[in-house]
Amino acid sequence: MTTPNIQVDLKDFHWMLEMIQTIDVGLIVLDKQYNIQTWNTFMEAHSGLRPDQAQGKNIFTLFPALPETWLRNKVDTVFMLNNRSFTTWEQRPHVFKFRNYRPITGMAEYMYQNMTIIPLRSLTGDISHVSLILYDVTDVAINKMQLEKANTELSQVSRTDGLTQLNNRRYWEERAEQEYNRNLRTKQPCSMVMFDIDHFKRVNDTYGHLAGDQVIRQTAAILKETMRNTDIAGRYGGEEFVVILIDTSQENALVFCERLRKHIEESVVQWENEAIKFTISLGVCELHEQFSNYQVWLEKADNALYKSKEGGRNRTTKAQLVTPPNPSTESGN
Ligand SMILES: Nc1nc2c(ncn2[C@@H]2O[C@H](COP(=O)(O)OP(=O)(O)OP(=O)(O)O)[C@@H](O)[C@H]2O)c(=O)[nH]1
Repeated sequence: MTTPNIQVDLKDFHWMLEMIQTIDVGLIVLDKQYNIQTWNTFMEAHSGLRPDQAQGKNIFTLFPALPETWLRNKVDTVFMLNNRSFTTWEQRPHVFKFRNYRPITGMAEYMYQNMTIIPLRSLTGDISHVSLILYDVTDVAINKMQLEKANTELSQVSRTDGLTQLNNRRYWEERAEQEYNRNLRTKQPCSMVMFDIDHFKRVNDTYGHLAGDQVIRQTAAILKETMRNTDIAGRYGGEEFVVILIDTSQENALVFCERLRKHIEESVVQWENEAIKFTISLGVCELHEQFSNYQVWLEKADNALYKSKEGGRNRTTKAQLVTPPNPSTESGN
């Protein structure tokens, strides 16, 4: 006959087992040889293996896809230091590659998991087993990843010009400032080109604003084809564009400008039954240490572009670094 106290203890134990079986986390107890001692209902439901099929088996034999070296490292440390260890889905998304069946986060193929490893003390006081507790954090993981994706897309949109998909003016200026600072330090040659579509108002007035938009789009497309991936292009204003040519001297930038100018001159925008031809004017300026900030650099390129407009358009002008002497003061009058 059992005493009332033992009955209470047995009842507690029975309840405990019941709870362990039904709790919505995975519970595994391993011995030092990595043989499974406990395997609860969660593990059964997701692995398809009943406790009698799992108990006594080596976990790595049963689950060859487990990250063995990584898990051994973690578990051995828990045995050695008698300390808990925690791993997150961000370090290792799927310790056990269980399929995800949650309806809301159905887009995840596999269950995302966090895991706690707890040392278990035997009756003699030594650490003879560990418990792995596996949490299904698929909802949290998917929400976080979706938020990160949305933030990335948002920041991409906030940097991009909608019509041309080039950098917008604000973001391009940020990049221009970075390049100014970087190149002053590295002393690598670097050139800025500013260009503008000639008589663009006429395009709008003659063919309409939508045709004008198409001309701007085509200009951006030709620019992207002509420049290198590392160059930094932006739409500076309506029909005005800027490019920073990385590692490029003014002489080489001139070659780039002429190539771009000719490509555009030769191109045609087909709009309804019209073939629209157009040209650009360009100004180019190599970064010089006498420029006190990137705006001065930009201003030099802009002044050169202005000279191209003044000189008859459809041409490239190099920036003047030193202001030429004023002819009226030169003449000696
Ligand atoms: N279609 C279209 N037109 C734009 C856009 N942004 C600015 N514009 C137009 O671009 C024209 C720019 O005209 P201007 O600054 O006079 O220059 P331009 O006619 O190109 O003459 P030059 O630059 O001196 O050769 C204006 O008519 C603006 O309305 C745009 O996004 N789409």
